[in-house]
Formats: sequence, structure tokens, C-alpha cells
Amino acid sequence: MTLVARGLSRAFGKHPAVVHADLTLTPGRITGLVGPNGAGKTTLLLLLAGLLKPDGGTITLDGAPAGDGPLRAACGWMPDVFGTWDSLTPHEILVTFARLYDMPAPDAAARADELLALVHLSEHGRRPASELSRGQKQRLGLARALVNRPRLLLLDEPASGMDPRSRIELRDQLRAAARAGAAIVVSSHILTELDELADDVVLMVGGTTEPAGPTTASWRVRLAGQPESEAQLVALDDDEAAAAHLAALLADGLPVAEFTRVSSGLEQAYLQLHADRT
Ligand SMILES: Nc1ncnc2c1ncn2[C@@H]1O[C@H](COP(=O)(O)OP(=O)(O)OP(=O)(O)O)[C@@H](O)[C@H]1O
Repeated sequence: MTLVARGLSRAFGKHPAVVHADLTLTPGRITGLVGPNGAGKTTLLLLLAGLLKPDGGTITLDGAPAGDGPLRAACGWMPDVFGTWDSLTPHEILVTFARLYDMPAPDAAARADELLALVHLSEHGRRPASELSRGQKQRLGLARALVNRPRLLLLDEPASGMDPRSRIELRDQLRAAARAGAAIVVSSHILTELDELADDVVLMVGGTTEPAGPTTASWRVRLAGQPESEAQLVALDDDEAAAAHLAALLADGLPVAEFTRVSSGLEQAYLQLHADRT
């Protein structure tokens, strides 16, 4: 399902949080949404999820104007902090959400078990949710977002609080959801992670969006005997270009002692955006 948002705006009182934002989400693609604190990312995601009404602008789903109802039916929403009902178990929480999506009780119970296994929480499934750690709650939040097999997946800083293994699994789970045809948007402050995960990146500052252009990463090259301060930064398009560059250096007989990717192209685009705006 393709979501197209055009000119979305939303203010809180006199304070504009989202200002003429544009975003297109396409099936099978993961879009990264990055921007500083207060840029309007969460507000934009809430608008897309049908959980907040825009003051202006349009949202279409497969070309048809979409109000709250269709958006909520199509979306899986994972907030940055997932408030659980602490007296319920993760299994009960997932069953409750599945039932809210009109799933029959036996299907809801089976779906809850399936999702708990997916996010590696099966052994915690029947204990009170209050016993979950922050990272485990995040994983439960992801399971919750997937309950209705959403065609649009909106995730607000999903990796925050997750340990390294859970982050890697999250990446794999999102890739699998995209391969299955979901259109996905992920907001994050971790640019290197987004660089690996996202097919497209949208930058957000002061409530407005702009697509990040093609980015170029840098590699740090230092030859044997060369002081650290004289190492060179070489801008290269991707891993293949880096491999070719290294092969050429070695073919020239240069004693390469270090060859390291130093910063993501996304980081540079992000910093450039700030430099332009402040
Ligand atoms: N319910 C609200 N009432 C009033 N102002 C709000 C509300 N929600 C957000 N804002 C304001 O709108 C702006 C955008 O907030 P938002 O949470 O969307 O930013 P964000 O990019 O998600 O930030 P962060 O990276 O810190 O999560 C901020 O200035 C914030 O103070």
C-alpha cells in the first residue's frame, strides 16, 4: 500500500510542530526519518497513523484520500515508549489488541504466541508485563505494532533501549516485513543504523521535511609509517567502490595499514542540514 502525504501541517496552540511536510511511503521500502529533538518527527508519525488530525494537507492511501479510520486500519504504530498495562501479561496485551482488530479469540491467542516468538519474548509471555525491562517492552511494542499484519508500519525510535542483538534482530524483522510488502517508516537518531537499514531518508527540521539526496560515505586511508594526522579521507559511493579503491592502492604497491569507513554519508547530510539552517 502506498501512502502519500502532501503539505501536512499541525500546530499545538500557536506552536507549529509540522509545517507543510511531504512524505511518500512505498511497499517494500524502508524510509528513515531523521531530525533533531523537537523537529516534529513524532507528530508527523501520529498524523500518518491517524492518531492526530492535521490542520492542513492531505494523506492518500493507494491514491484515495484517507481519514483516521482507513489509516488506523492499515497502520501498525510503535511509539517511542510503549506504555504497557502492567497488571496484564504480554500475551494478554497482544490478545487484547488483536481482539480490538476484530480477530476471533482463538486466532488472537495464536497470533499473540506467534508474535511473542518473533520478538523472543515467549518465556516472558505469561508473566506480568511490569517485569519486562525497557528493551523487552520495546520488543513487545514491536509485536503490538505487527498484530494486525499492517501494510504500513510506523516506528518511532524503535531501537531505543534495545541491546545490540535485539537491534540486529529488529533490522532483520523490518527487512522481512518490507520483503513481505509493507511500507515502513522508522524515525531514529542513530544515523549509522539508519544508513544500513533505510532505502530512503527524509530529513526533518523545524517541522518541515526534505529528502536527503544521494549520500557519499568516507573512508580513512593511512599508509604504514604515516602519522595518524596525515591519514587521508577519501569519499567513495559504496562498499564496492571502497573495495575497488583498496585494490587499486594495493596494486600500486602502497603499504595500506588502515582502511576504515569513518562516517556515514547520512551523518554528513544531517550535519550539513544543520549548518545550513542555524
Ligand atoms: N501534545 C503537545 N502539546 C504541545 N506541544 C507539543 C505536543 N507534542 C509535541 N509538541 C511540540 O511540537 C514540536 C515537535 O515535537 P515532536 O515530539 O513531534 O518532535 P520529535 O522530532 O519527535 O522530537 P524527539 O526527537 O525529541 O522525539 C516540539 O516543539 C514539541 O514541543
